Amino acid sequence: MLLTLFESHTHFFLSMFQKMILTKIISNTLSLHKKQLIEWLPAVRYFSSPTNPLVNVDVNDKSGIAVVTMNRKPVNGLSLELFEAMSKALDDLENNRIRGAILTSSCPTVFSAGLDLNELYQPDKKRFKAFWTTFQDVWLKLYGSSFPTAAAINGHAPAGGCFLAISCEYRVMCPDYKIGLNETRLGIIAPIFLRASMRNTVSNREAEKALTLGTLYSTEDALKIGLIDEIAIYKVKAIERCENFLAQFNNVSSIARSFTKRSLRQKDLEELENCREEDFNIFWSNLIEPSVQKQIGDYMQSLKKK
Ligand SMILES: CCCCCCCC/C=C\C/C=C/C(=O)SCCNC(=O)CCNC(=O)[C@H](O)C(C)(C)COP(=O)(O)OP(=O)(O)OC[C@H]1O[C@@H](n2cnc3c(N)ncnc32)[C@H](O)[C@@H]1OP(=O)(O)O
Repeated sequence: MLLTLFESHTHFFLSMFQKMILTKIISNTLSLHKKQLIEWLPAVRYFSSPTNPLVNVDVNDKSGIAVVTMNRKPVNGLSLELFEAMSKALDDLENNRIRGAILTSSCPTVFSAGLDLNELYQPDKKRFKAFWTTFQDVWLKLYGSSFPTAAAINGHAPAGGCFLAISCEYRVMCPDYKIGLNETRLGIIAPIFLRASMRNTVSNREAEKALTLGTLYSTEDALKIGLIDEIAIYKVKAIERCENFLAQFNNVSSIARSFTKRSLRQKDLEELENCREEDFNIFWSNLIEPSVQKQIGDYMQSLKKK
């Protein structure tokens, strides 16, 4: 904008050549200052987020790394309210230029049980629209974040739980749990943004197998196919390993890192950004099919009986 203003005001007084030289000088100065400013900002803008009971954000003043803890007992079912809290937390982290974020859970044996089935069963269209739109927002913000992200998976992570983990850049999981995208086993089709995250994590062939079979992997098998990066015995250790991963970026220009990440993920992000309404319509029309509703209802009953 400054450059446009400068150009319009000097139009009558300067020759084309003079204008080109001055424009170049201002542009170089601005971009240099912007770079220096952005490189310096992380040291001064860490914050203490007002605590939301569903998502706790704890920023370490020294490292600038935020631990984001989902806290919706008993299993971190992803409801509209939990997505709203996550979306807000991600905005706060983005605006305050933290150094990195680690996603984890306060539930002792569950990272997240995925979408709250109560949101999918006998849904009200208005609420489901808000739910789905916020789900999309969370993915766009997490997958496209300018800061590096890691997941400390301290429990089971089926379906939407796995989706949150694979939207991060690094995953450390505790032993003896299950992780995977089991949507097809529930008769539901994984949305495009979930497929994108999976393809970005494991090979195309593994993604196809995992998604079509709806496999839930043990921690050890997840490591073998690259769905997770490391195993850590306890949650505290998992967080520590995530911190080590994020600390590696201390020696990398934050601008170069975030632009590179963004450019690698841009196509996936645009794919959803360009068809958000269509994505909702497809899911809504499938969701209200009586056969799909029956399947979801039966599945909820089977979980309760257990
Ligand atoms: C073509 C149609 C398109 C329709 C649109 C669909 C959208 C698809 C797009 C997105 C992808 C994401 C989809 C999903 O995430 S669907 C959710 C899938 N989740 C699961 O399959 C996991 C189900 N849960 C479990 O397997 C287990 O609960 C566990 C392994 C996570 C934990 O086991 P455990 O510790 O033994 O706990 P319990 O099983 O006893 O559960 C405690 C309590 O919580 C309830 N519960 C569990 N999971 C959910 C859930 N996802 N939503 C709501 N409630 C859940 C469970 O019923 C128990 O309740 P209680 O008996 O009343 O205490």
